[in-house]
Amino acid sequence: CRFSPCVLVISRARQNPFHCAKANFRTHVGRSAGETEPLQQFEALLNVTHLLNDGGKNWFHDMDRVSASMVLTVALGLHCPTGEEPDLKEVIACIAELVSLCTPSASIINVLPFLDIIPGPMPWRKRAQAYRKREDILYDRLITNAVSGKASGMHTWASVLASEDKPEGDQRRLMNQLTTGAIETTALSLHTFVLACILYPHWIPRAQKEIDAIVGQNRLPTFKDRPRIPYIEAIIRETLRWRPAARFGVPHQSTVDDSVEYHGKEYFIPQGTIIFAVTWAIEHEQKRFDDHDAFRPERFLDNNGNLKSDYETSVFGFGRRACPGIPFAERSLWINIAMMLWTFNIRKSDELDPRTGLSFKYDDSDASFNGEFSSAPFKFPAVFEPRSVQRAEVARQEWAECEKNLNVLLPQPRER
Ligand code: HEM
Repeated sequence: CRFSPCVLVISRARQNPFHCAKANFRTHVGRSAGETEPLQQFEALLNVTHLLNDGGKNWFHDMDRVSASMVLTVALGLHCPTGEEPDLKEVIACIAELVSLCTPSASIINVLPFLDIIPGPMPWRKRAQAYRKREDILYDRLITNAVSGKASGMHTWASVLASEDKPEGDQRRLMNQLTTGAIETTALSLHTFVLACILYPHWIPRAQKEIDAIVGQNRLPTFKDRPRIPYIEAIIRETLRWRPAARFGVPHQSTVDDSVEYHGKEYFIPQGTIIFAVTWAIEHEQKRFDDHDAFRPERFLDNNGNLKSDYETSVFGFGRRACPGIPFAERSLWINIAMMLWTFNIRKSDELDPRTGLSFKYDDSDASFNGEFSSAPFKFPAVFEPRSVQRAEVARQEWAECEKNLNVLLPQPRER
């Protein structure tokens, strides 16, 4: 993306300079996803502790923190225990600017990309260039810290890529694209999950019963429980389907002339066509999803409570550009959802809406989601009430134990 987000779309069809580095990253994330489980578990437990400490008053921020810290720790050795860390704030600010830049209505250039032939300091060009500069400065510093061990001395994705003898620019852009793609999508999926708990609570008792049957009351869920609780997989699928993170999908461009057949008619797609596979339409097709607008995890389970195997999701994109972070993303959602449902009853808050002075009105219509590019619920209040005093105590004790071993998970910065 040299000048505007739309150029990003067009340049994708050309020889992709990052393709090689990305292919390696895909292999690496796929192979090493299991290795990140202890860190993801640790972050999810810290999230539960934060929620216990204030009953969920800052829950929206807590989901942002846990999503960002999981990714930044594994990618760059940057653990963010409070969510107030200056580097984290800059990462989040850059993501917000990128999302805003990519929004179709952000600039005329996003709708009429050919206008980019106009030379000179056009407003869209200046904004995109300023964004690129800010981002490069940030990621240069974070990657240098990760590779030199000035951040946590753990084995990070950044250090793996740096050892692969790829041009530095590729590595920097890849880490940047990766963290940007990972943080926003994970956080908004957790926000969406909480909205579903509040608006469609009928499935929660069954989910909690299935978790309790495997986990019991004396410990929190761990990844070892994952194969035995298919209901949580169904919740993840439904969260991503119900309100997909990228509701229009991410545009692709055809590299050759092609034709497709649809409903008995043949359609010609010339080379260079920008194609949106609209995730929302695919995941809300009435023929496939009965009562498609309701949140019903059980739609993904068969009569024996096992996960159906005939579902192909579109929420992570398609083809060779499909999301390479699926194994990591699913683990992040799994452990956070499992731990929250084990510990809390999540319910509506009686807080007044500061905009109206009336009780907060919960809503899952388009008006409650922001963004045309990503689809994130606007902030709303929620109460996280421990299911019992004993469960709260178990969570606190587990965190106290976990904190003692912090140095194993996050080794101190190496001496230089
Ligand atoms: C719920 C979580 C996530 C969702 C819904 C999601 C969704 C997507 C989608 C729709 C795309 C575009 C695919 C396409 O162009 O067809 C994408 C791309 C990408 N995602 Fe994810 N993602 C998630 C989490 C992650 C995580 C955790 C990582 C990294 C660990 C990640 C890294 C990336 C990268 C690097 C790309 C660009 C791939 C390319 O252009 O070749 N994502 N993701």
